[in-house]
Amino acid sequence: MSDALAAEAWAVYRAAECLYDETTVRGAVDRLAGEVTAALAGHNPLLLCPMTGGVVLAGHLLPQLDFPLEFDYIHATRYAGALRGGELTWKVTPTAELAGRHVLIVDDVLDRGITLAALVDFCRREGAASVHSLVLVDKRCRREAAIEADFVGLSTPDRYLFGWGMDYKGYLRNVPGIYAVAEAP
Ligand SMILES: O=P(O)(O)OC[C@H]1O[C@H](OP(=O)(O)OP(=O)(O)O)[C@H](O)[C@@H]1O
Ligand code: HPA
Repeated sequence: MSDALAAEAWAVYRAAECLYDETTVRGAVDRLAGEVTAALAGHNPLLLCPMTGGVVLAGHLLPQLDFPLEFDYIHATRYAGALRGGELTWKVTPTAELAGRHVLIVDDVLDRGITLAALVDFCRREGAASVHSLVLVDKRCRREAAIEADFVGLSTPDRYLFGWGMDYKGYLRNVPGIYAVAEAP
């Protein structure tokens, strides 16, 4: 990516509104870990991380799940560096066998719902015994697919977000809080 885009992203970061600071996000992840443990410990679940946004959350959640589980990834994307979603493009399907497994999808954000609905559908078609979903952020917005997550970390207004895995044009996934891009004056 260009230096100009990196500079744009950093300017967006400086002007953005912090919705949740790092301590608050980590607290939400701790709570989610407890909820997942209560629900899925003993079920030998398969955690499925949609790339790329889910990677930061998955990396923080996994070491807090102190029971047998497997981890794999899936790659389906529909924003592709833009601030509005389009068609869902499938890039990678999991290598793990899903049939008969208790699957937990771990993603950064539930927005219009199209991605999560397609992922849940995919897991069911592959024969998963159960499919649960966990998102760090549930955006309060008009869903375009009828879906809600089973485990939710934090809720936000319908603003474009970045940080904790969520990107602004491919940047800012590494920001350690959850931010909303400033609205035009
Ligand atoms: O609810 P939706 O409106 O469908 O949006 C949610 C999805 O959008 C993001 O993925 P994106 O396509 O941006 O790819 P990324 O994970 O590489 O950022 C995010 O990680 C979710 O998977
Ligand atoms: N930010 C980053 N990625 C996203 C968002 C968002 O608000 N919504 C869906 N994917």
